[in-house]
Parts: sequence; structure tokens; C-alpha cells
Amino acid sequence: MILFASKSASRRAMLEAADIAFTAQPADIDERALEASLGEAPAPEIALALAREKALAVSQANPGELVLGSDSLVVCGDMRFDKPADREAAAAHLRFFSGKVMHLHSAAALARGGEVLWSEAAEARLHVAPLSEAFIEAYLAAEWPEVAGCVGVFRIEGRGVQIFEEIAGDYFTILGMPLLKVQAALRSMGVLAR
Ligand SMILES: Nc1nc2c(ncn2[C@@H]2O[C@H](COP(=O)(O)OP(=O)(O)OP(=O)(O)O)[C@@H](O)[C@H]2O)c(=O)[nH]1
Repeated sequence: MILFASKSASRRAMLEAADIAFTAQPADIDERALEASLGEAPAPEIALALAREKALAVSQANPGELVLGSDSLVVCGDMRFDKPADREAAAAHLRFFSGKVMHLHSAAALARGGEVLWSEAAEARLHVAPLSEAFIEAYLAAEWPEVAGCVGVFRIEGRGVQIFEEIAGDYFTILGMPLLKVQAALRSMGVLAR
């Protein structure tokens, strides 16, 4: 059994589908302050730092437990995006993404006793179709507020597919965590049977 330092429903669903036993204990860290302190570090490094900090925070509070943390962020053009603050921000994000390539970086980290044992990041590239105002309004009418908790303002398992013309990358990375890498790490640690 591992501790999962996440409130993300889609990440928890991934672990359940993979039959990875966990107890959820979301990390209480100031993600935006940590992200701001990293300045213009490369996006994978920011996602890794946040995933590590979430795992470390919960591992320090639970000595002896193996803790998994994860984080996702989007880079598009020269801008970095987290989850939309409100519906207006969601529409603004979609307007900006229109016709561009969205780089979705997801990272995961495993920690025990306040020490990071493993961490990795993965990137998916999602080519966004030209999005009209009419489409954005209809899309948010259907998908808000469900996508309020989604970086990139989409649920790939839902109507998010309508936004894209082409996707390159791992499905789980897009959902929010590089699950295949997490599974391999847990197997290498003997937590999961091979
Ligand atoms: N359902 C769904 N969620 C997505 C998708 N893409 C990204 N997300 C979610 O977007 C969120 C990214 O925000 P984060 O700050 O990394 O994580 P969080 O939701 O705050 O949860 P924590 O792990 O507790 O930090 C995560 O919950 C991802 O699972 C998708 O296609 N479908």
C-alpha cells in the first residue's frame, strides 16, 4: 500500500485501474509559490519539482510510508498554463491554444522518510485545431465546471477530443501522470509484482 499525495480524481482512477493499492492523502503545499520560485526553469523541471514536493511533504508527515506525488502543466507558445482560475480564464486559455501545439508535461515522484527515491517526467504534444468563439462557448457550456480541475481545459476521455487534430504521447501522461513509468518504478522497488 502506498500513500498518494493527490486530490486528482483522474490520477486516483488511473491507480485503481492499474490495481495499485493506495491511500489518498493530498499534499498541502503552495504549488504556485513553488512554481514562482523556479522562475523560467524548463517545464519538465517545474513539473518534477512540484511532484517531488508533494511526495516529500506527505512522506515527512508519514515516516516509513512510500509516497507518490504527481503534477502536470501545459506549455503553449511561450506561455505556461496551470488549471484555469474560472470560466473566463478557461475561455482565454482555449483562445490562446487555438491552432497551436500544446505541450503537456506530467511528472511523478516517489519518496520515503523525506527523501525522493525516484522521479520522472513525460511530455505529450497535442495539436489544437482552430477554435472559433462559437465552439469555445458551446464546449464550455458542455464541459464547465468539469474541466475546471484540468490543466489544458480538457478531459481527453470526454469532449476534450473535440479540441485536437493530432496527439502524440502517452495516454496516461495526458490524463495527468506517467503511469507506465510509475508502474515500472514500483515493480523495480518490489512494491508491485512483475
Ligand atoms: N480527467 C482528466 N483530467 C486531466 C486531463 N488532463 C489533465 N488533467 C488533470 O489536470 C490536473 C492538473 O493539475 P495538478 O495541479 O497537476 O493536480 P491537481 O488536480 O491539483 O491534484 P494534485 O495531484 O493533488 O496536485 C490533474 O488533476 C490532472 O489529472 C484529462 O485529459 N482528463
